[in-house]
Amino acid sequence: MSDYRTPRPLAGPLATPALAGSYPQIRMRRNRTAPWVRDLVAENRLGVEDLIWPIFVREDDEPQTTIPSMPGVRRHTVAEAVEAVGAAASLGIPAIAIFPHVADARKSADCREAVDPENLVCRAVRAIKAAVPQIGIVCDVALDPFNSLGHDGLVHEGQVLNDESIEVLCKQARVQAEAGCDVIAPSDMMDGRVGAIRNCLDAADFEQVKICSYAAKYASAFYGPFRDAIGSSGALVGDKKTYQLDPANSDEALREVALDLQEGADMVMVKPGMPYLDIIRRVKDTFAVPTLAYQVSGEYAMIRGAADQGWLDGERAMLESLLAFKRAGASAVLTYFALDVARKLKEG
Ligand SMILES: NCc1[nH]cc(CCC(=O)O)c1CC(=O)O
Ligand SMILES: [Mg+2]
Repeated sequence: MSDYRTPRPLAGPLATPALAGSYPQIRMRRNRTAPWVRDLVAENRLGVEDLIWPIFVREDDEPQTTIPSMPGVRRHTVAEAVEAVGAAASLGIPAIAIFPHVADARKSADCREAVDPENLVCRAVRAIKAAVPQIGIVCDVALDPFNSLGHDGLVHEGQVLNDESIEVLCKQARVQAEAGCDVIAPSDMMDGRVGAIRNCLDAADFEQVKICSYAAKYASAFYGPFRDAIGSSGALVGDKKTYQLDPANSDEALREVALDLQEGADMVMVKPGMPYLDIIRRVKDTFAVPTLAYQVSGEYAMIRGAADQGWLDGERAMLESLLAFKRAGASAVLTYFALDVARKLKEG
């Protein structure tokens, strides 16, 4: 005999004891009354082990160290990078990602600098590996820093070539692995490159070198400051919409991830981060594989820029934005805030 005042128990995940129907018996605010209980019921946490720190490297004779669109971020010489990465390791940051600022004179249409074992990336990897062997090193595989046309692949008559680019990307991955890179991260979005790189690495006895594919990488306006940082914004002819994903699409991202996993990716990445939290969640729920997120340069610039103006509490916005990635299902996050976050978490 149920009467209208006795609430019916809810089914499924919302089920509650029959007696405790609703207010005033149930008060959601009880579990929020003090820090200890909020900590106790917290569903997600951000830790230093979630962080990957992207760094920019430059040649010793390159005078430009600051990046106007990324206040607080600088380009390091190899020696400075070794020191900075040492500091990151002592804070407990598990991995870094290296991006080179290449002099215009070294850029070409065939991107030969990308496959030179003496290029800036390879020299930085060797120096960091020797000095800070405990930290993981991630290297981007894409041709844009080395391409006089600014694209991630080879360009012929205005088209970004797929299969011809893959050949160069495989060589690039191989010289990076030889230098000591732990994780090869193809960010170029050519079709089929993950499988080709896996075969190439295995053939060269690098079967333990991991592949983190930028599987769901969108054609985004949020990469602007990064292109300033590596000096490719001036070079880029046109846009990257013929290879990077359309921000309108979500099912298509799942298909990209499925293919890269089939081709042997060990981890997948979603990029940018905050505007694409729904994609992170779908990828994690669908595939249950290590899913990384990239809080890209434009996201950093928005938070940091607003904080510098006094419009946002920068520290809180930084921590909240990163916790949101964890809540969305990310296993780890690439963030330019990594050092600041690690220091903040250490303070407690
Ligand atoms: N393949 C290049 C690459 N690797 C990482 C980023 C962006 C990172 C950021 O914005 O922080 C880009 C830019 C692009 O695709 O144009
Ligand atoms: Mg793909």
